Amino acid sequence: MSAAGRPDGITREIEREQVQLDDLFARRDELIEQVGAERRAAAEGDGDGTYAEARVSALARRQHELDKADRGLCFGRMDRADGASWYVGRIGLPSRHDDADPLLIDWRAPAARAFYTATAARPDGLRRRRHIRTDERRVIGVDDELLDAENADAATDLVGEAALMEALDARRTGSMNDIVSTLQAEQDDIIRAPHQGCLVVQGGPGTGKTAVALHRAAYLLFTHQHLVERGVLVVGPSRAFLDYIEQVLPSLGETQVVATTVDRLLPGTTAARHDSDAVAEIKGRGLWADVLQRVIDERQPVARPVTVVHEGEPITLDTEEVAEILAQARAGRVSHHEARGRFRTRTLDALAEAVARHAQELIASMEEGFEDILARIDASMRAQAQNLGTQSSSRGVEVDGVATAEDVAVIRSGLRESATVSAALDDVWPALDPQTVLTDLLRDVDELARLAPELTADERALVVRERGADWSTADVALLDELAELVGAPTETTRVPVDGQSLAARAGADRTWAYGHVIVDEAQELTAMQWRMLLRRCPTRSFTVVGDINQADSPGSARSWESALEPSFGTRWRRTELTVCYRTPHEVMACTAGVLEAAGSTVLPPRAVRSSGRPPGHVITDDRRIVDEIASAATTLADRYAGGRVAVIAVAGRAEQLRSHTALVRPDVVVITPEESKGLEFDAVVVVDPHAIVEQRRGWNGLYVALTRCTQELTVVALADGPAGLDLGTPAG
Ligand SMILES: Nc1ncnc2c1ncn2[C@@H]1O[C@H](COP(=O)(O)OP(=O)(O)OP(=O)(O)O)[C@@H](O)[C@H]1O
Repeated sequence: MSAAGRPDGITREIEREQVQLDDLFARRDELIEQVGAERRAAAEGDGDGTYAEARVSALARRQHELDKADRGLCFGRMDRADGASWYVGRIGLPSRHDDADPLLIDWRAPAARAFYTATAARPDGLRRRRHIRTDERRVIGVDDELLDAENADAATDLVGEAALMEALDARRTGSMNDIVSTLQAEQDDIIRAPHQGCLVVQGGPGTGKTAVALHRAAYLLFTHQHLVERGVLVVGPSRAFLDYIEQVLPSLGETQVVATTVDRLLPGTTAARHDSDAVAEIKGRGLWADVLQRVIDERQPVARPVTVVHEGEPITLDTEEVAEILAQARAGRVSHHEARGRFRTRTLDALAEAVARHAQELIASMEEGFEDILARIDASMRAQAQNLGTQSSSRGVEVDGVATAEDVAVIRSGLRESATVSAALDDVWPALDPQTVLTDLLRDVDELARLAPELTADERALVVRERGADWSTADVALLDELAELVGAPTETTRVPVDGQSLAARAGADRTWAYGHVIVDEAQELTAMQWRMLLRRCPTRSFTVVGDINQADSPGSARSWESALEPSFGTRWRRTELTVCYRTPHEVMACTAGVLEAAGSTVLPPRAVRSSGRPPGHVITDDRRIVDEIASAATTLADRYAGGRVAVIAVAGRAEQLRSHTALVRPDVVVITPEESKGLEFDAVVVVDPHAIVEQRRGWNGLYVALTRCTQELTVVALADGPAGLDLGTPAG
């Protein structure tokens, strides 16, 4: 035995791995120096613009990745049947010698795959898998699994069970960690699945959907270089959720990911309120696509004469000419504003030609005997050009009175600059602002009855919105639909700003096309929100993760088929995560009846571990409930010192609890079931389950609340039940 109480064999192995780890860190430090120097040289060099820029940004990415790899640089070793040993880590480190094997294999590389998938029954060319536990630059432990026939019967289907259990039992800090060292085989399969098309990952609570989705983002960016430039969009359910996951991708060295919520996707629009459930449900329906198309169709211009006064002379394009220009402008699939831009261009051409024609008609009159008229025309055309703020061409308008192409161009540019001409064109085809259009549509029931006959009178009355009111989360998807229909109001040229991050560039551009989109808690999205997301990725490369059993938003679907059919038809594939890593078996066991009451159509996940503590159950009365909750939360906070406890209650009760002095402490949070979505805590107190199930999709909400703990659950109720929640005998 060593001084640390370990068998000598283990101590020797730790010492050996320490030597290896020291060398890996030395190599990483060398590479940091080397890449830094290359980056400086590339930035100062005068190479070709685009290539040089791409090289500088690739080097910056590599440098960032190297910098971030200081925690858990190397976490595993694969001893292969052919006698070779390969180390696996969060980044790859090449050997110092050109033709030698890498010193460290990146976890995303194909060669690392066996580390996550090999089992004793199917060893994939491995003899042994070793998990190496480290603290900063120090090796603190090794866990070995022998992958041979002798061990095949005894083995579980878990990969690196000891390291996994240690990770799962660790205290929660309020931030999610990456799980790169203990990924399980079914998770690894999803992470490495092809990126084309839409992949749906259904999984019960705690099966690692969020973790897998984030690791998939890192994997796809590593494997498919073309995604790096366009980036990956990650959409989560709330700001709190984004805060919770914000460390994961940076810890994996990833920068090309934009994480946001669905209501922040439209640049320049902030959702400052939530609609009532009923209103949010109505506004989320797919029928708005037709309604809004109708609204825009109704604002299409009608052919009528266009007259502009030019040097005192009215110049007119008649209805027929305007109709022809309109038809040309609208040809093909173009947005409202793109067609409008074409209309303006062509009308200006036609007006300039009409002015020139008019001049030639004057010449014809001159030839009939009015000698002085030529001079008048010339003077008039010069004055026109000057009045319109343009210079006549160097040749000027010839005294022979025939307008050249150059003269027509000068006149055209004058017309283009003229405010009155612009107003005349606007009159025929005005620019549309999505916010004004939506405000006009939602202003009263009559307007809605005319344009949204799909809604009932009661529904129309509900969605009427006061002019000037804040936009809601549901409104953002309607505004985005309108923004797509009308297009950009003016032609914009995108000027890349040096050094601007992908998030800044993509976040400011509604039409930014991401390389891949990951949607978490996707079961909550409405039909209109799905449409908004599809526009962010024209190639329709999506990873959609969620649990249909946890859906409780207004307008959310009850099956993946109904959620995805309008957007993807049948062009999506589904996979499942079946093991719950978060919630202990004792807690999961009491959710079966809750799922049944929620009308679940999918199997609950299998809990991977047991905490040995059955859920606590307290029945009390209205007078004592707050103190009972405070007492339960305090007990749990003390028991899981260094971790975090959540009290989950419906909104009114949560409000009351937040001011209770015993609950105002940094390791306790009071939240609603909706707010708890996607989050986890060491221990949870679920308050008044009857009140929770009375809410919209309340059984689903209760299921979410019950499955947030990694260690222990206590339920504080006002009565036994509700039937379906099986907690055993209450304590008080
Ligand atoms: N392979 C793994 N190794 C270590 N920890 C894991 C692993 N898989 C999942 N976990 C942990 O399990 C917990 C639950 O994971 P995650 O939040 O991704 O689950 P989820 O399916 O998104 O849950 P929910 O649907 O409830 O939001 C997290 O703490 C995560 O780190």
